[in-house]
Amino acid sequence: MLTVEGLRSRYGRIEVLHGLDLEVRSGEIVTVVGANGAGKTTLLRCLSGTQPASEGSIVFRGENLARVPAHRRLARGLAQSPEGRQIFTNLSVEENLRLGAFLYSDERVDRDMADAFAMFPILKEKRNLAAGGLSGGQQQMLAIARALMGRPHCLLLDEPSMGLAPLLVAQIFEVVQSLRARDVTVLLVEQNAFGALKIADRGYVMETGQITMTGPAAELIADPRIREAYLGV
Ligand SMILES: Nc1ncnc2c1ncn2[C@@H]1O[C@H](COP(=O)(O)OP(=O)(O)OP(=O)(O)O)[C@@H](O)[C@H]1O
Repeated sequence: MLTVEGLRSRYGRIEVLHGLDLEVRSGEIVTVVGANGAGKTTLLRCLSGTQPASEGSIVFRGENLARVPAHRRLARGLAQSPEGRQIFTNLSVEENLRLGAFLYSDERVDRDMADAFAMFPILKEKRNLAAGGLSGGQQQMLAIARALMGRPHCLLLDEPSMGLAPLLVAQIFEVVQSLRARDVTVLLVEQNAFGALKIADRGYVMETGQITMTGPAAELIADPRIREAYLGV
């Protein structure tokens, strides 16, 4: 579904992605784990088109999107739920969701909204309230639900567990896992390596702008190097 080859990106003169290769197959949950500053957010921004790639290809469903603007990538089915959620705090929950469906004006938008509310009942309860009044976990749910309103084939999730209490982290990971049943392929970037690897099919380890390890998630969890560096065990 998504094949990234030789991806490089820079901020000014400083290169932060040094030629990444990565693949996400249809139906998979793939995670990229790595420490703070490894370049995970930059990678997702390059994929969604909010940060330019200086070199490399991003082939999504047979088309190289590396030079395609962000809004067209979204229309192709590649959607990002950004780090820090970036919801519109003074708009209502429902308005945030409608914005996620801005590409569409058909009757399926209402069905998608009903679907989102079935998935996150708390959002239904608070649909008319300002999104800024939601708790951190609820805002994260809203960010994911809003991205789903864009009907993505592949969802790029940036640190959905960030800043959440353990119980909510578990809930968010459960939600991510439930996307399998909705035919949404997921690329999940996380500092919470254990939580992410537990729900993923495969994983990549990223260090200072490079992929240093990859394999089935279960193998990575069992690898002593990963356990020591990322799992704290
Ligand atoms: N807008 C920017 N301008 C300059 N340098 C940046 C910018 N954004 C990130 N960087 C630098 O690029 C490198 C990779 O940052 P990035 O945010 O992609 O890492 P990350 O793995 O996502 O970390 P985090 O978990 O903190 O988001 C870091 O050294 C960071 O300081």
